[in-house]
Amino acid sequence: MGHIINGKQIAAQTQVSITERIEAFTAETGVKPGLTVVLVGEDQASQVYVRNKEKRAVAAGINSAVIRLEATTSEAELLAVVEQLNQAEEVHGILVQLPLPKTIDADKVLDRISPLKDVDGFHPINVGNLAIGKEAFVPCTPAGIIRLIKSTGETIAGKEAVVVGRSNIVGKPVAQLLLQENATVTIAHSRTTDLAAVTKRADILVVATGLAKFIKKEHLKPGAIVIDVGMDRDENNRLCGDVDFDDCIDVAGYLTPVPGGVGPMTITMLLENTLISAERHTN
Ligand SMILES: Nc1nc(=O)c2c([nH]1)NC[C@@H]1CN(c3ccc(C(=O)N[C@@H](CCC(=O)O)C(=O)O)cc3)C=[N+]21
Repeated sequence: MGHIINGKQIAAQTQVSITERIEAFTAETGVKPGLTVVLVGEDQASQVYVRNKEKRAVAAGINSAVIRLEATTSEAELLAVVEQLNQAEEVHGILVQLPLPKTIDADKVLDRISPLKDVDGFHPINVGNLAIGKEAFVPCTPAGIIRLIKSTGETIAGKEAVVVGRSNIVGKPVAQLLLQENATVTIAHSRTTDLAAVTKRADILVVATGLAKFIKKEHLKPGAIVIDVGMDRDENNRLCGDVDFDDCIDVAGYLTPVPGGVGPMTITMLLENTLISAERHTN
């Protein structure tokens, strides 16, 4: 039986130390870190997620605001909101919730967020700086994944890490971070020939495919650390991951559950990035 990585608990523990750091920062500077989330439209999953983020930000001592815009908001209107937030002194972190309505060019919006307030780490400047190992906002989900891997106490350096999925928000940046940690990194994807042969080499397997219960025990090297980034629905419309948990738990050494794994840690890293931004903006 593999160990379950309790993301919810690790996220809560990490939040305690971030809350203490925020308290000390605010006591010293008189400044409260500020995070503004922009939500366009009524996407149900996004609403739940934004509410969770807001609750946890407030609990950590962050000045949290949510700007809710109609689904019919034009690209120009959204860009104007972003511009205003770039200028607002009390706002240290800006997060425009994805996905955006199809009428809006998401890349154009992300490009317009000040890289100094881009707590998502999605701006090309931050993406580039991460790739060349310079100071950058690290995307929250990948940053959280590294923390969860480290929570096992196993070393990353020298290990075979396989990332399944090559998205700009998870696959590519988590591969960069694993490389920074001196893993030997392979990125597999939908066009990979014989996926199982590749994933079976992994001491550390990160799965971000968006396919419910896609990874089975046949994909695993026994004892592997398996991180499930999926947020899918199973045949009963219940939340599940990209990894078939019940099938894999006896073969994996460590496995993250869904829910209660990567998700809670993503929010913690957002709070930390907001604090880091506030520190950089205050001197
Ligand atoms: N600009 C932007 N940045 C994001 O980081 C971003 C985004 N847009 N759009 C949506 C996705 C999704 N995402 C989640 C983060 C945490 C949970 C989370 O905390 N999940 C909990 C609860 C799940 C539940 O019970 O509904 C869990 O996994 O245990 C979920 C989803 C961030 N995203």
